[in-house]
Amino acid sequence: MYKYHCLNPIADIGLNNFTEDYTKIETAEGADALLVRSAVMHDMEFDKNLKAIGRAGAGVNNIPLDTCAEQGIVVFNTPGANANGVKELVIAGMLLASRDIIGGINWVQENEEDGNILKDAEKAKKQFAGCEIEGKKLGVIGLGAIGVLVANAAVHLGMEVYGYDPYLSVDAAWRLSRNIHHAKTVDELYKDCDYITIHVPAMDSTKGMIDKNAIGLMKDGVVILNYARNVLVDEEAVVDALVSGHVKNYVTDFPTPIVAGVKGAIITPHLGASTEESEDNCAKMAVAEVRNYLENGNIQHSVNYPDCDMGVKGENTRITLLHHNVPNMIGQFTKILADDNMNIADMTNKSKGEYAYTMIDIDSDVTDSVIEDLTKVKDVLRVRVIR
Ligand SMILES: NC(=O)c1ccc[n+]([C@@H]2O[C@H](COP(=O)([O-])OP(=O)(O)OC[C@H]3O[C@@H](n4cnc5c(N)ncnc54)[C@H](O)[C@@H]3O)[C@@H](O)[C@H]2O)c1
Ligand SMILES: O=C(O)[C@H](O)COP(=O)(O)O
Repeated sequence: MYKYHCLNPIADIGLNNFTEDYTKIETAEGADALLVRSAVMHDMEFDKNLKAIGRAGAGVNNIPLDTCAEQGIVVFNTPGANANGVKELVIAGMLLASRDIIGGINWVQENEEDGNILKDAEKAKKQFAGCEIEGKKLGVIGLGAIGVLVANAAVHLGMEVYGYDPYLSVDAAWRLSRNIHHAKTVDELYKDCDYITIHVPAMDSTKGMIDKNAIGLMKDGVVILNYARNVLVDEEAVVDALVSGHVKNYVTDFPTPIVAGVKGAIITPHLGASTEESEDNCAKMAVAEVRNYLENGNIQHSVNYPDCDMGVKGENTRITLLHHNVPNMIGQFTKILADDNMNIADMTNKSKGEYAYTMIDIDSDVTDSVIEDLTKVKDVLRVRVIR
Protein backbone atom coordinates (compact mmCIF):
# COMPACT_ATOMS: atom_id res chain seq x y z
CA MET A 1 0.00 0.00 0.00
CA TYR A 2 1.43 3.41 -0.97
CA LYS A 3 0.42 6.90 0.14
CA TYR A 4 0.70 10.05 -1.97
CA HIS A 5 0.02 13.70 -1.37
CA CYS A 6 -0.53 16.54 -3.86
CA LEU A 7 1.11 19.88 -3.05
CA ASN A 8 -0.81 21.50 -5.93
CA PRO A 9 -4.00 20.46 -7.69
CA ILE A 10 -3.13 17.66 -10.13
CA ALA A 11 -5.53 16.67 -12.92
CA ASP A 12 -7.86 13.81 -12.01
CA ILE A 13 -7.16 11.99 -15.25
CA GLY A 14 -3.66 11.33 -13.91
CA LEU A 15 -4.61 10.63 -10.30
CA ASN A 16 -7.22 8.14 -11.50
CA ASN A 17 -4.34 6.03 -12.80
CA PHE A 18 -3.29 5.26 -9.23
CA THR A 19 -4.63 1.80 -8.42
CA GLU A 20 -6.37 0.66 -5.24
CA ASP A 21 -2.88 0.10 -3.80
CA TYR A 22 -2.58 3.87 -3.44
CA THR A 23 -4.22 6.22 -0.95
CA LYS A 24 -4.35 9.98 -1.33
CA ILE A 25 -3.51 11.68 1.97
CA GLU A 26 -4.12 15.26 3.03
CA THR A 27 -0.63 16.12 4.31
CA ALA A 28 2.90 15.26 3.24
CA GLU A 29 3.51 13.36 6.49
CA GLY A 30 4.09 9.67 5.84
CA ALA A 31 3.71 9.98 2.07
CA ASP A 32 5.69 7.67 -0.22
CA ALA A 33 5.31 10.16 -3.05
CA LEU A 34 4.52 13.84 -3.53
CA LEU A 35 3.04 15.35 -6.67
CA VAL A 36 3.69 19.02 -7.30
CA ARG A 37 3.46 21.80 -9.87
CA SER A 38 5.04 25.12 -8.83
CA ALA A 39 4.76 24.92 -5.02
CA VAL A 40 8.09 26.01 -3.57
CA MET A 41 9.65 23.09 -1.68
CA HIS A 42 13.01 24.58 -0.69
CA ASP A 43 12.10 25.02 2.99
CA MET A 44 10.28 21.71 3.36
CA GLU A 45 11.47 18.99 5.72
CA PHE A 46 11.12 15.65 3.99
CA ASP A 47 9.54 12.67 5.69
CA LYS A 48 11.84 9.61 5.98
CA ASN A 49 9.25 7.57 4.10
CA LEU A 50 9.28 9.90 1.08
CA LYS A 51 10.72 8.11 -1.94
CA ALA A 52 9.63 10.08 -4.98
CA ILE A 53 8.53 13.55 -6.09
CA GLY A 54 6.66 13.85 -9.37
CA ARG A 55 6.80 17.37 -10.83
CA ALA A 56 3.83 17.60 -13.18
CA GLY A 57 5.61 20.04 -15.47
CA ALA A 58 9.05 20.97 -16.77
CA GLY A 59 10.74 23.47 -14.44
CA VAL A 60 12.22 22.02 -11.24
CA ASN A 61 13.73 25.18 -9.74
CA ASN A 62 11.07 24.99 -6.98
CA ILE A 63 12.56 21.69 -5.73
CA PRO A 64 15.84 21.23 -3.78
CA LEU A 65 17.24 18.56 -6.10
CA ASP A 66 20.52 17.89 -4.27
CA THR A 67 18.88 17.74 -0.84
CA CYS A 68 16.42 15.23 -2.26
CA ALA A 69 19.20 13.18 -3.86
CA GLU A 70 21.10 13.09 -0.55
CA GLN A 71 17.97 11.87 1.23
CA GLY A 72 17.35 9.16 -1.35
CA ILE A 73 14.34 10.89 -2.91
CA VAL A 74 14.08 10.59 -6.67
CA VAL A 75 12.65 13.67 -8.41
CA PHE A 76 10.86 13.28 -11.74
CA ASN A 77 9.54 15.85 -14.22
CA THR A 78 7.42 15.45 -17.34
CA PRO A 79 9.53 16.54 -20.33
CA GLY A 80 7.50 17.92 -23.23
CA ALA A 81 4.11 17.24 -21.63
CA ASN A 82 3.14 20.93 -21.54
CA ALA A 83 5.29 22.17 -24.42
CA ASN A 84 2.45 22.72 -26.87
CA GLY A 85 0.50 24.80 -24.35
CA VAL A 86 3.51 27.10 -23.92
CA LYS A 87 4.20 27.25 -27.65
CA GLU A 88 0.68 28.49 -28.36
CA LEU A 89 0.96 31.20 -25.69
CA VAL A 90 4.33 32.34 -27.06
CA ILE A 91 2.81 32.75 -30.52
CA ALA A 92 -0.08 34.70 -28.93
CA GLY A 93 2.51 36.84 -27.10
CA MET A 94 4.28 37.70 -30.35
CA LEU A 95 0.98 38.71 -31.94
CA LEU A 96 -0.05 40.79 -28.91
CA ALA A 97 3.27 42.64 -29.11
CA SER A 98 3.01 43.23 -32.84
CA ARG A 99 -0.44 44.79 -32.96
CA ASP A 100 -2.11 46.69 -30.15
CA ILE A 101 -4.83 44.08 -29.76
CA ILE A 102 -5.12 44.71 -26.02
CA GLY A 103 -5.41 48.52 -26.56
CA GLY A 104 -8.09 47.94 -29.20
CA ILE A 105 -10.13 45.61 -27.02
CA ASN A 106 -9.88 48.05 -24.11
CA TRP A 107 -11.05 50.92 -26.38
CA VAL A 108 -14.17 48.96 -27.32
CA GLN A 109 -14.94 48.22 -23.67
CA GLU A 110 -14.40 51.84 -22.67
CA ASN A 111 -16.75 52.99 -25.45
CA GLU A 112 -19.47 50.36 -25.04
CA GLU A 113 -22.12 53.05 -24.32
CA ASP A 114 -21.31 54.97 -27.52
CA GLY A 115 -24.27 54.63 -29.90
CA ASN A 116 -21.90 55.53 -32.78
CA ILE A 117 -19.25 53.01 -31.75
CA LEU A 118 -19.10 51.33 -35.15
CA LYS A 119 -18.40 54.64 -36.91
CA ASP A 120 -16.08 55.96 -34.19
CA ALA A 121 -14.07 52.73 -34.29
CA GLU A 122 -13.05 53.57 -37.86
CA LYS A 123 -11.52 56.84 -36.62
CA ALA A 124 -9.97 55.32 -33.48
CA LYS A 125 -8.39 52.27 -35.05
CA LYS A 126 -5.27 53.93 -36.43
CA GLN A 127 -3.88 54.31 -32.89
CA PHE A 128 -3.90 50.51 -32.52
CA ALA A 129 -2.26 49.65 -35.85
CA GLY A 130 0.87 47.48 -35.80
CA CYS A 131 3.01 45.22 -37.92
CA GLU A 132 2.90 41.62 -39.05
CA ILE A 133 5.27 38.94 -37.85
CA GLU A 134 5.70 37.38 -41.29
CA GLY A 135 9.19 38.14 -42.61
CA LYS A 136 10.49 39.27 -39.22
CA LYS A 137 13.46 37.63 -37.52
CA LEU A 138 12.84 35.52 -34.43
CA GLY A 139 15.65 34.32 -32.16
CA VAL A 140 14.95 31.24 -30.03
CA ILE A 141 17.32 30.65 -27.10
CA GLY A 142 17.05 27.04 -25.92
CA LEU A 143 15.87 24.44 -28.40
CA GLY A 144 14.35 21.87 -26.06
CA ALA A 145 10.75 20.66 -25.98
CA ILE A 146 9.27 24.18 -26.13
CA GLY A 147 11.94 25.99 -28.14
CA VAL A 148 11.72 23.51 -31.02
CA LEU A 149 7.92 23.82 -31.21
CA VAL A 150 8.09 27.63 -31.13
CA ALA A 151 10.83 27.73 -33.76
CA ASN A 152 9.01 25.35 -36.12
CA ALA A 153 5.66 27.16 -35.70
CA ALA A 154 7.31 30.50 -36.40
CA VAL A 155 8.80 29.12 -39.63
CA HIS A 156 5.27 28.11 -40.67
CA LEU A 157 4.11 31.67 -39.92
CA GLY A 158 6.70 32.99 -42.37
CA MET A 159 9.29 34.21 -39.87
CA GLU A 160 13.02 33.94 -40.37
CA VAL A 161 14.09 31.89 -37.35
CA TYR A 162 17.49 31.73 -35.62
CA GLY A 163 18.10 29.10 -32.94
CA TYR A 164 20.76 29.01 -30.23
CA ASP A 165 21.38 25.99 -27.99
CA PRO A 166 24.93 24.83 -27.27
CA TYR A 167 23.60 21.62 -25.66
CA LEU A 168 21.06 20.68 -28.37
CA SER A 169 19.99 17.05 -27.95
CA VAL A 170 20.00 14.66 -30.89
CA ASP A 171 16.26 14.15 -30.43
CA ALA A 172 15.61 17.92 -30.60
CA ALA A 173 17.86 18.22 -33.65
CA TRP A 174 15.74 15.61 -35.46
CA ARG A 175 12.55 17.56 -34.70
CA LEU A 176 13.92 20.96 -35.70
CA SER A 177 12.88 22.37 -39.09
CA ARG A 178 15.78 22.53 -41.54
CA ASN A 179 14.76 26.13 -42.27
CA ILE A 180 16.03 27.30 -38.90
CA HIS A 181 19.34 29.15 -38.97
CA HIS A 182 21.94 28.00 -36.50
CA ALA A 183 23.18 30.93 -34.38
CA LYS A 184 26.69 30.00 -33.28
CA THR A 185 26.72 32.57 -30.52
CA VAL A 186 23.89 34.09 -28.56
CA ASP A 187 25.30 37.58 -29.33
CA GLU A 188 24.71 36.95 -33.04
CA LEU A 189 21.07 36.22 -32.25
CA TYR A 190 20.76 39.31 -30.01
CA LYS A 191 22.13 41.60 -32.76
CA ASP A 192 19.98 40.34 -35.63
CA CYS A 193 16.54 39.53 -34.30
CA ASP A 194 13.31 41.53 -34.05
CA TYR A 195 11.79 39.11 -31.52
CA ILE A 196 13.80 37.12 -28.98
CA THR A 197 12.27 34.32 -26.94
CA ILE A 198 14.02 32.35 -24.20
CA HIS A 199 13.25 28.69 -23.34
CA VAL A 200 16.02 27.49 -21.02
CA PRO A 201 15.75 26.14 -17.46
CA ALA A 202 16.51 28.41 -14.51
CA MET A 203 19.96 27.28 -13.33
CA ASP A 204 23.00 29.08 -11.94
CA SER A 205 24.42 29.20 -15.46
CA THR A 206 21.32 30.78 -17.01
CA LYS A 207 20.13 33.18 -14.30
CA GLY A 208 20.36 36.79 -15.48
CA MET A 209 21.33 35.60 -18.98
CA ILE A 210 19.44 38.47 -20.61
CA ASP A 211 21.17 41.31 -18.78
CA LYS A 212 22.00 44.94 -19.55
CA ASN A 213 24.85 43.95 -21.89
CA ALA A 214 22.68 41.50 -23.81
CA ILE A 215 19.91 44.08 -24.15
CA GLY A 216 22.50 46.64 -25.28
CA LEU A 217 23.36 44.40 -28.24
CA MET A 218 19.73 44.11 -29.35
CA LYS A 219 18.08 46.14 -32.12
CA ASP A 220 16.02 49.21 -31.30
CA GLY A 221 12.36 48.23 -30.98
CA VAL A 222 13.13 44.58 -30.13
CA VAL A 223 10.45 42.44 -28.47
CA ILE A 224 11.70 40.11 -25.70
CA LEU A 225 9.54 37.13 -24.72
CA ASN A 226 10.11 35.21 -21.50
CA TYR A 227 7.82 32.26 -20.83
CA ALA A 228 10.58 30.32 -19.05
CA ARG A 229 11.38 31.93 -15.66
CA ASN A 230 11.63 35.55 -14.43
CA VAL A 231 15.17 35.04 -13.02
CA LEU A 232 16.58 34.50 -16.52
CA VAL A 233 16.17 38.19 -17.23
CA ASP A 234 17.57 41.22 -15.42
CA GLU A 235 14.19 42.85 -14.98
CA GLU A 236 15.59 46.22 -13.85
CA ALA A 237 17.55 46.42 -17.10
CA VAL A 238 14.44 45.48 -19.10
CA VAL A 239 12.36 48.16 -17.38
CA ASP A 240 15.03 50.79 -18.17
CA ALA A 241 15.02 49.67 -21.80
CA LEU A 242 11.22 49.80 -21.97
CA VAL A 243 11.25 53.33 -20.56
CA SER A 244 13.92 54.47 -23.04
CA GLY A 245 12.05 52.78 -25.90
CA HIS A 246 15.01 50.55 -26.85
CA VAL A 247 12.84 47.50 -26.06
CA LYS A 248 9.33 47.81 -27.52
CA ASN A 249 7.71 45.09 -25.40
CA TYR A 250 8.66 42.66 -22.69
CA VAL A 251 6.21 39.78 -22.96
CA THR A 252 6.35 37.48 -19.98
CA ASP A 253 4.45 34.87 -17.99
CA PHE A 254 5.88 36.09 -14.66
CA PRO A 255 4.23 39.11 -13.01
CA THR A 256 6.89 40.32 -10.57
CA PRO A 257 6.55 43.67 -8.74
CA ILE A 258 9.40 45.03 -10.90
CA VAL A 259 7.67 44.57 -14.25
CA ALA A 260 3.96 44.51 -13.39
CA GLY A 261 2.29 47.71 -14.60
CA VAL A 262 5.30 48.99 -16.59
CA LYS A 263 4.27 50.46 -19.97
CA GLY A 264 5.23 48.02 -22.72
CA ALA A 265 5.21 44.98 -20.45
CA ILE A 266 2.63 42.41 -21.55
CA ILE A 267 2.22 39.97 -18.69
CA THR A 268 0.19 36.84 -18.05
CA PRO A 269 -0.07 35.12 -14.64
CA HIS A 270 2.04 32.00 -15.36
CA LEU A 271 -0.49 30.57 -17.80
CA GLY A 272 1.87 28.69 -20.14
CA ALA A 273 0.94 25.20 -18.98
CA SER A 274 -2.55 26.03 -17.78
CA THR A 275 -4.50 24.29 -20.51
CA GLU A 276 -6.69 21.23 -20.09
CA GLU A 277 -4.43 19.27 -22.42
CA SER A 278 -1.12 20.20 -20.77
CA GLU A 279 -2.47 19.63 -17.27
CA ASP A 280 -3.79 16.21 -18.27
CA ASN A 281 -0.56 15.23 -20.07
CA CYS A 282 1.61 16.28 -17.13
CA ALA A 283 -0.56 14.53 -14.54
CA LYS A 284 -0.65 11.28 -16.52
CA MET A 285 3.10 11.28 -17.10
CA ALA A 286 4.00 12.18 -13.50
CA VAL A 287 1.74 9.47 -12.07
CA ALA A 288 3.12 6.87 -14.50
CA GLU A 289 6.72 7.77 -13.53
CA VAL A 290 5.99 7.63 -9.78
CA ARG A 291 4.17 4.31 -10.11
CA ASN A 292 6.92 2.77 -12.21
CA TYR A 293 9.46 3.78 -9.59
CA LEU A 294 7.50 2.67 -6.53
CA GLU A 295 6.28 -0.61 -8.03
CA ASN A 296 9.23 -1.63 -10.24
CA GLY A 297 12.09 0.55 -9.06
CA ASN A 298 12.50 1.86 -12.63
CA ILE A 299 13.59 5.47 -13.03
CA GLN A 300 12.43 7.39 -16.09
CA HIS A 301 12.73 11.17 -16.51
CA SER A 302 14.48 11.82 -13.23
CA VAL A 303 16.27 15.14 -12.78
CA ASN A 304 18.50 14.09 -9.86
CA TYR A 305 19.19 10.38 -10.50
CA PRO A 306 20.07 8.46 -13.66
CA ASP A 307 17.35 6.86 -15.73
CA CYS A 308 17.49 3.08 -15.20
CA ASP A 309 15.07 0.37 -16.27
CA MET A 310 14.94 -3.40 -15.58
CA GLY A 311 11.37 -3.82 -16.82
CA VAL A 312 8.34 -4.87 -14.83
CA LYS A 313 9.25 -6.64 -11.59
CA GLY A 314 8.47 -10.35 -11.90
CA GLU A 315 8.72 -13.21 -9.40
CA ASN A 316 12.20 -12.25 -8.23
CA THR A 317 12.83 -9.96 -5.28
CA ARG A 318 14.14 -6.60 -6.47
CA ILE A 319 16.65 -4.65 -4.38
CA THR A 320 17.26 -1.03 -5.38
CA LEU A 321 20.07 1.12 -4.04
CA LEU A 322 20.47 4.88 -4.40
CA HIS A 323 24.06 5.87 -3.68
CA HIS A 324 26.91 8.24 -4.37
CA ASN A 325 28.74 7.68 -7.63
CA VAL A 326 32.01 6.41 -6.10
CA PRO A 327 34.20 3.34 -6.78
CA ASN A 328 33.63 -0.16 -5.41
CA MET A 329 29.93 0.13 -4.59
CA ILE A 330 28.88 -2.85 -6.72
CA GLY A 331 31.72 -4.94 -5.31
CA GLN A 332 30.47 -4.30 -1.79
CA PHE A 333 26.83 -5.03 -2.69
CA THR A 334 27.60 -8.31 -4.43
CA LYS A 335 29.88 -9.44 -1.60
CA ILE A 336 27.12 -8.90 0.97
CA LEU A 337 24.70 -10.91 -1.18
CA ALA A 338 27.23 -13.66 -1.91
CA ASP A 339 28.13 -13.96 1.79
CA ASP A 340 24.48 -14.71 2.46
CA ASN A 341 24.38 -17.19 -0.40
CA MET A 342 22.00 -15.12 -2.51
CA ASN A 343 21.93 -15.58 -6.26
CA ILE A 344 21.77 -12.51 -8.51
CA ALA A 345 19.38 -13.12 -11.41
CA ASP A 346 19.81 -9.71 -13.03
CA MET A 347 21.53 -6.47 -12.23
CA THR A 348 22.15 -2.96 -13.60
CA ASN A 349 23.94 0.17 -12.47
CA LYS A 350 23.73 3.69 -13.87
CA SER A 351 25.22 7.00 -12.80
CA LYS A 352 24.49 10.67 -13.31
CA GLY A 353 26.90 13.25 -11.91
CA GLU A 354 27.46 12.62 -8.22
CA TYR A 355 24.70 10.04 -7.89
CA ALA A 356 24.20 6.44 -9.00
CA TYR A 357 21.55 3.75 -8.90
CA THR A 358 21.87 -0.01 -8.72
CA MET A 359 19.03 -2.49 -9.29
CA ILE A 360 19.48 -6.16 -8.40
CA ASP A 361 17.03 -9.02 -8.93
CA ILE A 362 17.48 -11.93 -6.52
CA ASP A 363 15.83 -15.30 -7.08
CA SER A 364 14.98 -15.71 -3.39
CA ASP A 365 13.74 -13.47 -0.59
CA VAL A 366 16.16 -11.12 1.12
CA THR A 367 16.90 -11.38 4.83
CA ASP A 368 16.67 -8.40 7.18
CA SER A 369 20.37 -8.71 8.00
CA VAL A 370 21.30 -8.36 4.32
CA ILE A 371 19.14 -5.25 4.04
CA GLU A 372 20.78 -3.87 7.16
CA ASP A 373 24.28 -4.59 5.82
CA LEU A 374 23.48 -2.95 2.47
CA THR A 375 22.06 0.10 4.25
CA LYS A 376 25.23 0.43 6.33
CA VAL A 377 27.56 0.60 3.30
CA LYS A 378 29.18 4.03 3.23
CA ASP A 379 27.72 6.28 0.47
CA VAL A 380 24.47 4.31 0.26
CA LEU A 381 21.56 6.77 0.51
CA ARG A 382 18.57 4.44 0.38
CA VAL A 383 17.90 0.73 0.04
CA ARG A 384 14.51 -0.55 -1.05
CA VAL A 385 13.27 -4.09 -1.39
CA ILE A 386 10.35 -4.65 -3.75
CA ARG A 387 8.83 -8.07 -3.09
N1 LIG B 1 5.42 29.36 -18.60
C1 LIG B 1 5.18 28.11 -18.32
O1 LIG B 1 4.11 27.74 -17.87
C2 LIG B 1 6.24 27.08 -18.59
C3 LIG B 1 5.85 25.78 -18.97
C4 LIG B 1 6.82 24.83 -19.21
C5 LIG B 1 8.16 25.16 -19.05
N2 LIG B 1 8.48 26.42 -18.64
C6 LIG B 1 9.90 26.78 -18.47
O2 LIG B 1 10.54 26.61 -19.71
C7 LIG B 1 11.77 25.92 -19.52
C8 LIG B 1 12.08 25.14 -20.76
O3 LIG B 1 11.14 24.09 -20.90
P1 LIG B 1 11.36 22.89 -21.94
O4 LIG B 1 10.25 21.95 -21.72
O5 LIG B 1 11.61 23.41 -23.32
O6 LIG B 1 12.73 22.28 -21.35
P2 LIG B 1 13.81 21.39 -22.07
O7 LIG B 1 14.65 20.83 -21.00
O8 LIG B 1 13.17 20.46 -23.03
O9 LIG B 1 14.67 22.43 -22.92
C9 LIG B 1 15.59 23.33 -22.37
C10 LIG B 1 16.67 23.58 -23.42
O10 LIG B 1 17.50 24.65 -22.95
C11 LIG B 1 18.82 24.36 -23.42
N3 LIG B 1 19.78 25.16 -22.69
C12 LIG B 1 20.26 24.97 -21.43
N4 LIG B 1 21.14 25.95 -21.13
C13 LIG B 1 21.21 26.76 -22.22
C14 LIG B 1 21.94 27.93 -22.51
N5 LIG B 1 22.78 28.48 -21.63
N6 LIG B 1 21.78 28.51 -23.73
C15 LIG B 1 20.92 27.99 -24.63
N7 LIG B 1 20.21 26.86 -24.41
C16 LIG B 1 20.35 26.26 -23.22
C17 LIG B 1 18.96 22.85 -23.21
O11 LIG B 1 20.00 22.34 -24.00
C18 LIG B 1 17.58 22.36 -23.66
O12 LIG B 1 17.59 22.04 -25.03
C19 LIG B 1 11.54 25.08 -18.27
O13 LIG B 1 12.75 24.78 -17.60
C20 LIG B 1 10.63 25.93 -17.44
O14 LIG B 1 11.38 26.77 -16.59
C21 LIG B 1 7.56 27.36 -18.40
O1 LIG C 1 7.83 24.57 -15.65
C1 LIG C 1 6.66 24.36 -15.97
O2 LIG C 1 6.25 23.26 -16.34
C2 LIG C 1 5.74 25.51 -15.98
O3 LIG C 1 6.28 26.65 -15.46
C3 LIG C 1 4.36 25.22 -15.52
O4 LIG C 1 4.22 25.40 -14.15
P1 LIG C 1 2.80 25.06 -13.49
O5 LIG C 1 2.64 23.58 -13.56
O6 LIG C 1 2.88 25.57 -12.10
O7 LIG C 1 1.76 25.77 -14.29
